[in-house]
Amino acid sequence: MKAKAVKIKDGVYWVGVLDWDIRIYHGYTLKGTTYNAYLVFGEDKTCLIDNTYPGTETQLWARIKDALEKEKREKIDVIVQNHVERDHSGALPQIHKKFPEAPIYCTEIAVDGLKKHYPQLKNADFIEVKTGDKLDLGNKTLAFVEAFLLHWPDSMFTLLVEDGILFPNDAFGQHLCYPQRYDYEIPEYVLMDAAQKFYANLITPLSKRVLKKFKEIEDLGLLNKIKMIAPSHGQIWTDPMKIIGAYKDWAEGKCKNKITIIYDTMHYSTQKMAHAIAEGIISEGVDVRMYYLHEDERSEIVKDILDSKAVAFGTPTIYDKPYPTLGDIIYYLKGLRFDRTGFKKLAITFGSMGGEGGAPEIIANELKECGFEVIDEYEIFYIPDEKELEKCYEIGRKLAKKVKEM
Ligand SMILES: Cc1cc2nc3c(=O)[nH]c(=O)nc-3n(C[C@H](O)[C@H](O)[C@H](O)COP(=O)(O)O)c2cc1C
Repeated sequence: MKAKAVKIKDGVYWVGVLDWDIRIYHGYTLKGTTYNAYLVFGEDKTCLIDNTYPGTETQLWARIKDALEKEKREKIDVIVQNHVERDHSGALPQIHKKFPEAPIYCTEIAVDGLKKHYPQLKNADFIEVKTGDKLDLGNKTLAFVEAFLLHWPDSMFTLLVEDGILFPNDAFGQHLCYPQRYDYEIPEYVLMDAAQKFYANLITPLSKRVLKKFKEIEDLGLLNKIKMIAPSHGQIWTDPMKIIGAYKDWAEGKCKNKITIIYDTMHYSTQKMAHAIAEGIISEGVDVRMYYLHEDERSEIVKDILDSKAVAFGTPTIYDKPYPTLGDIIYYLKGLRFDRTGFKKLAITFGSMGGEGGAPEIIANELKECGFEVIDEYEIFYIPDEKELEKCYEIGRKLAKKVKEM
């Protein structure tokens, strides 16, 4: 196949893959993504930074060939692997097979991870790097910064010093698949919404580390050298401070006057309660997002929880327990640790029952374990009457008022 490389600076090309068709990735829903790989041409050496998902090698190779032809080069001399995960390393065996002399630069932890993923690379020349290590390509220098647990133990960032391009792999990424490569070429709302979803699902539990990493990069004197951020998914940031600022806000737990309601229902009573609570919130001028778990899924929901000051969870009781879909989102929240963003979110729970009930209380306890401050639980018998719906409205108003005071 034929595919064009995109020159992003003199001697630097995007050679990634457009995956138009992917709809789910480790439980994260998406409508396509890109696997971004980059070729850097120094005077002496050509370096490939990251690669792409298994099975996408044809497209990757077509772009690499195009870039090599444009720069009148024959081969890749060096490979940098910022992260082990398959969407960035899947093409490594094939690339390495073409250029077996090329050493693979990565962190110490990545060496083991890559060998475990790809036993055929057991004899490859791996070069372990640490923060502060540099690689001279001839008039272009790569500086490495370990990024332990951002987002895997093996992760690292690579900075192309002369051009101020940061290749942070998954950090600052977005699951978007556009033919355009830059931030300013697509609608800002789409870009930031995708970046927020990416942060919520992949970075939230690492929020404290994000802030520490920014400080470390600042202390190394590198932060103001970054002129462009070229992540491994989605658009390239030509305005680095925009996404760095957004990451700082999310990591510090800056939230909007916004409440996310999440519920499920069997006979629509809990749904009626959710709608009445929403009306109460709206009456106070606070924003609402509504998710019905029968239709909506966790990776989209947590995007809105990230910048909400409060959540409201609704569930009927079934066999003495909450409706099972609640378990999915609650377990996910337990892992995501929104409490690590440095902001205690408020919560309420509500629901309908026909016997002993108890589901809202169970969810309230789970939310407390996740670090939420639960301020109300409201349970009703079967179908909510007018008085009970009024109470839901008032509960919504009360929560909204608290949110405005935060
Ligand atoms: C299969 C099933 C199991 C139920 N189990 C319980 C139960 O263990 N305890 C209880 O209080 N109500 C139970 N109920 C009653 C529901 O909680 C009640 O119908 C409630 O109004 C449903 O709310 P919804 O309309 O939001 O689905 C059960 C209902 C169904 C259909």
